[in-house]
Amino acid sequence: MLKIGIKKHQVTSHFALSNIQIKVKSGEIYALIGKSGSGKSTIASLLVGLKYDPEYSISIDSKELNDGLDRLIPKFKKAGYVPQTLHLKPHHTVYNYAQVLFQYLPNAQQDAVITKYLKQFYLSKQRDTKVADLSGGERQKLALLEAISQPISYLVLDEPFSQLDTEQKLEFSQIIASVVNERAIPCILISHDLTDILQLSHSVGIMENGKLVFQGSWTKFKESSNSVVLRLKKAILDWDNQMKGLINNLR
Ligand SMILES: Nc1ncnc2c1ncn2[C@@H]1O[C@H](COP(=O)(O)OP(=O)(O)OP(=O)(O)O)[C@@H](O)[C@H]1O
Repeated sequence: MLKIGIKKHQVTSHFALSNIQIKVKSGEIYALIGKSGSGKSTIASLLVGLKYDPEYSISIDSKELNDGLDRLIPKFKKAGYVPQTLHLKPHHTVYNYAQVLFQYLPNAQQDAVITKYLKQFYLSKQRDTKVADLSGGERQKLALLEAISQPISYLVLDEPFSQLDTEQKLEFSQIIASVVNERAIPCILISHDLTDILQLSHSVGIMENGKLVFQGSWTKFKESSNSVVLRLKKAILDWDNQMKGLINNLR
């Protein structure tokens, strides 16, 4: 179980995160959504240890991570993180990149593990392609592979769908679901688009101005009369109606 507690985290004189309590069970995906600037990426940075504030607590299976010892390293070792902006070394081929990631494995196992992951991530055809030549979607997959290449205890994905087309989104959703399920780890999935995470996530949290204004299961979301939830539900139903109209025109 991943538990996050942020009492207050002041980012600028006019923006702070406050009263954020989140719990995510192993094998579950918690979608964190909200408008641009609502504080989602700031939460991600705290979660993976890239930002420090003594006023927050993050624990995995009841072990606190935000303590003195863990603060000596730039990022929590237990966290797998795919940031919004990717920083992948460009000159390796996909296979060589994966070899570096899995170099801690005995040589005899390495090739089988890399081949398995490239297949699972639909990257087999790009095995000999240089990272610099990959498409945005393929880079996202490689970044996810990097994030899970170490034995991590939780996963944080910041806007993983932002550069993907509809087909790629479906494929990437399936990859995320399989990884979270196989590893049985909690996952925080940040997105600004509700439609991207509706099917994939088990629960949802909505951020507004640094506060979590709603959280719960999709059933709770469906039944909620919270004004932000009502606004989002209306937006998604309007979108659905518009899409139906457009798709009917294609028939
Ligand atoms: N290092 C920083 N210096 C100054 N302001 C910052 C810094 N980091 C974040 N902020 C501000 O904090 C607020 C929250 O930013 P954050 O990136 O967490 O939002 P977000 O919800 O992830 O937005 P988006 O969906 O656009 O990525 C914004 O107003 C942002 O400008």
